[in-house]
Amino acid sequence: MITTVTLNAAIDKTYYVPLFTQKSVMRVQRFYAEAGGKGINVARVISQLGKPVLATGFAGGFNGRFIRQELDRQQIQHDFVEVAGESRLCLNIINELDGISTEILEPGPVISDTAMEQFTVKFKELAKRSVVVCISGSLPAGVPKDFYAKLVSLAKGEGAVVLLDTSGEALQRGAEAAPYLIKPNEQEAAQLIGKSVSDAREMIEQLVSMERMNIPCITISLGSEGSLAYVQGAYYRVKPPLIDAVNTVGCGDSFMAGMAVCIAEGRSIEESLRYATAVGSANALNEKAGYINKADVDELLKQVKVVQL
Ligand SMILES: Nc1ncnc2c1ncn2[C@@H]1O[C@H](COP(=O)(O)OP(=O)(O)O)[C@@H](O)[C@H]1O
Ligand SMILES: O=P(O)(O)OC[C@H]1O[C@](O)(COP(=O)(O)O)[C@@H](O)[C@@H]1O
Repeated sequence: MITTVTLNAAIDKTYYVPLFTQKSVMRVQRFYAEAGGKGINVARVISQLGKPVLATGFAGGFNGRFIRQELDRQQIQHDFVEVAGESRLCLNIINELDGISTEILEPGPVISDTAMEQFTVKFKELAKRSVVVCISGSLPAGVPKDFYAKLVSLAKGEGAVVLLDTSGEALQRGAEAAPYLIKPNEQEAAQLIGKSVSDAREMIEQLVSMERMNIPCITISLGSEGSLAYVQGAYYRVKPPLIDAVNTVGCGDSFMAGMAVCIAEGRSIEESLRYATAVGSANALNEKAGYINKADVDELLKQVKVVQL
């Protein structure tokens, strides 16, 4: 089984407006409301790829009920710890004119020590039953910055392969617990090394050589430019197909879903990078965030290029 972790679950709302402008009244043309937050997106995409998955984390209030209901409707197994307060709303406003997206993300509820203890017990149990554990997204208030590091160590102790996709201090501390894979985008990678480097190859080399960074697989995702990966001593450049992107929110989560599936199935690293890239690109073709059509993945797969450097 693959388990995905979303400590800061959300309702991901996508608004399509003709022209996004400040100081004006805008009428929404189309909108979508989905169970979201990074790990939940990962779970949905894994499920759309036809693989078994379970989503866990914290959920609370009316929004938490909506999230659970949506997961039920999409027949995605879930096991969340109920918390006081409201799970957050994440808004993605897409300008129809040029496709530019503006994201407004609520902070989420404050998590109590009791909820964290409850989650830790549940997580250990789920990790024991999982081949891969994928931990994604920001930490809600109240959760200590080293909580992902603790989860990484617990899951590894239970024999699971751990993938971590987060940012800032949560990533820095989590990375020190040596998950199998991290996937920062350029901005997150720059935060991790403490400065921005314009050349992606130089950036990944700096990440690899960082002290206390003992991670077998590091991939820096570069949006429409694909990614640069380091896997156990070798570097790879991955180029996605040229597509007409509609909504790129959730591409990183879709990439993670592809990697999780391939790692769970024991596929080679080149095959995994190719597949994950096709899944990430397939998400960009969809109006909803964290949504793919399997037929798109199969088609795009033929056009992804993976080159060992
Ligand atoms: N416009 C795009 N065209 C094709 N593929 C894309 C596009 N945007 C993202 N992808 C694919 O999805 C992956 C993850 O996207 P990225 O935007 O880098 O991650 P994040 O959402 O975490 O910032 C990329 O490495 C790429 O393979
Ligand atoms: O947990 P975070 O880091 O605050 O991010 C939450 C947001 O990330 C997303 O999952 C999208 O992430 P990606 O575009 O990186 O795949 C949104 O759906 C969600 O609103």
